Amino acid sequence: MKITVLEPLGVEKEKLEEIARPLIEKGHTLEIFEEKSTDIEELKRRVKDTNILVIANSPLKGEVIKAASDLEMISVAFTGVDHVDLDIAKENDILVSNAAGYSTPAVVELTFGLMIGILRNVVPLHKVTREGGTMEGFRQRELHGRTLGILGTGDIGGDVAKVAIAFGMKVIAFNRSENEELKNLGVEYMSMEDVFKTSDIVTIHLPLNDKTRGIVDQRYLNMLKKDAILINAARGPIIDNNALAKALNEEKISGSGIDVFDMEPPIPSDYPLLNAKNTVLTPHIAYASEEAMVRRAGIVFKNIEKFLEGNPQNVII
Ligand SMILES: NC(=O)C1=CN([C@@H]2O[C@H](COP(=O)(O)OP(=O)(O)OC[C@H]3O[C@@H](n4cnc5c(N)ncnc54)[C@H](OP(=O)(O)O)[C@@H]3O)[C@@H](O)[C@H]2O)C=CC1
Ligand SMILES: O=C(O)C(=O)CO
Repeated sequence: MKITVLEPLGVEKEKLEEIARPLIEKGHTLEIFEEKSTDIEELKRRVKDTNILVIANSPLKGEVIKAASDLEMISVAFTGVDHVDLDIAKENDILVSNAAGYSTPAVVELTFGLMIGILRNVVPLHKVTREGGTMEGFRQRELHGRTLGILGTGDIGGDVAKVAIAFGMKVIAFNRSENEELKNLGVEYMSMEDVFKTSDIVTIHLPLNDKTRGIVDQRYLNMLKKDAILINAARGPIIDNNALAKALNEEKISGSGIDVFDMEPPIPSDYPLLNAKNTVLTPHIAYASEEAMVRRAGIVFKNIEKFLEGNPQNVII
């Protein structure tokens, strides 16, 4: 089998080859492209004679999938697969897997980093401190005792719940199914409406799909308390970001921490959240710890090994 890594995976080529060694030792060939390309013709050339494709976050269009006439599997080095044309993959009987769980600690930690950044005014106070100022006029609030509302209690949302409990927070959640382990720890499931009405902080950990696109709209934002903050380290299009910017600028809510955007990268200079009040922004870095990059390469090649053994794991379709 020919395995093609279509774009960099955040670990050096030698390290990647070491991780893929069990496959190479079985006689499979590995081609690694170290430069990302967005040129469709170039991508078609790269995938032409491959059997297994490894991609990270670059959109994988149907026409590129169709150009790989011998393709049997796409091993996505990402949790979300909303950038892959799954309909065309399905039509062509191609198995798609993801790297579920590779970045869970990294995303959980940044989620709390964003929360604390806003509650303690870390970003503005950094500037004030350098200019010789004081904390005068900057609020200092704790996580402890606050109610955290989690949308999506899967791998990431579930661990966010556990850390929140350790911080002394009350945790409520909305998810289409209920997790018994979390319930036993004290997490209370309720409707999305009740989560928005009750929470001091809402954090989003849903995947982007047809049901979640735009789900956090003006109606839900209006339900938030004036003192509430909203965190999104899932996917930008889950929120109506124009409505969110308006709510922040009109001080209808008290802050926001955003790692993901409707279009990225780069984020256009007129993007509504770029200059919104009391907002901390990061350029989609939640996943990108050095440790997560190594974990994800391990999962991606393990997925391929399992597929070749006839026992696929982390299957999306
Ligand atoms: N910013 C970043 O760097 C990163 C962002 N992400 C984003 O975070 C998302 C979540 O990741 P992860 O926790 O690992 O994924 P999981 O698949 O483990 O969790 C997703 C959760 O969302 C629930 N869910 C899915 N659709 C709906 C719906 N329509 N209504 C209610 N609940 C729903 C699922 O419920 P059920 O259990 O019933 O299926 C599941 O509990 C990813 O899809 C990705 O987009 C992930 C990694 C890094
Ligand atoms: O793995 C994912 O889905 C991510 O968002 C990483 O950026």
